[in-house]
Amino acid sequence: MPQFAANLSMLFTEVPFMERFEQARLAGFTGVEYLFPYEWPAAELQQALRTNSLTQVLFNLPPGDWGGGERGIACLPDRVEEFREGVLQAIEYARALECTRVNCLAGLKPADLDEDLAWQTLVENVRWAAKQLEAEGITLCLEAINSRVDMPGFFLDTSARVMRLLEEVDMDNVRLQYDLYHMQIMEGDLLRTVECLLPWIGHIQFADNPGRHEPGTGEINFSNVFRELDNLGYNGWLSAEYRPATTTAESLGWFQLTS
Ligand SMILES: O=C(O)[C@@H](O)C(=O)CO
Ligand SMILES: [Mg+2]
Repeated sequence: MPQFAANLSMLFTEVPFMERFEQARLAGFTGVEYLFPYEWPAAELQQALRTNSLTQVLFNLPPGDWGGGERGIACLPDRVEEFREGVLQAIEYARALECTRVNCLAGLKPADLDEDLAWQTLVENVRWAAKQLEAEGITLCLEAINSRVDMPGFFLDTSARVMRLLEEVDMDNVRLQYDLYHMQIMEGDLLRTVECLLPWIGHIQFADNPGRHEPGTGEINFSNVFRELDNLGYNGWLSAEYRPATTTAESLGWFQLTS
């Protein structure tokens, strides 16, 4: 059975961020991820991981002005220098947190930015980042995010687009981050897609749809999905990246589907 991680940006938000590590451990998680580590000293995060025997599974590269609505800068030609600085900052944190996987958010493509220029920028940025990360033994994930509900304009919005990118970049430490919630919205056909793309999948996240709440609140058959991932031999992390419909404690019934 794959290992389960808690996304601390969405789960356990009933308590302050630094207290969520302990809550994750008490709930039975062995790994954690969250959007960004950069506002906390690495040593503090490291301590929280150690105290709770948790693995830092993933975090994102710096995304640009998140509060101002940016969702990554990797496809933006006028932000290459900032992108590279962000990669170096992420490496510092990944080293301290012993994290072997980071996610690169491609960004929202401005309507007036030429598609080919955005694509070329993304390819070159990903290749540059992957080379820096390779030396550290870190995998660079690229997540396809739905552009229908949550992020209109997100540049990588299907698994096919991420796969095209992986082919062009052609580096062993670049992988697809497959988020079952986003892909249910954009593509459906979840299990067949995972089966086809399994060798290129570096990380999986989940939430039910619609609503992005816990398994059992929507249309995805999670007992089949978890069982099939196991049958397919997926031995990576499965991260719970959902907004609890009520409280986090009440949302965790899906754990029973995994035993
Ligand atoms: O699915 C998501 O939204 C996340 O994985 C993320 O990192 C960016 O929002
Ligand atoms: Mg996700």
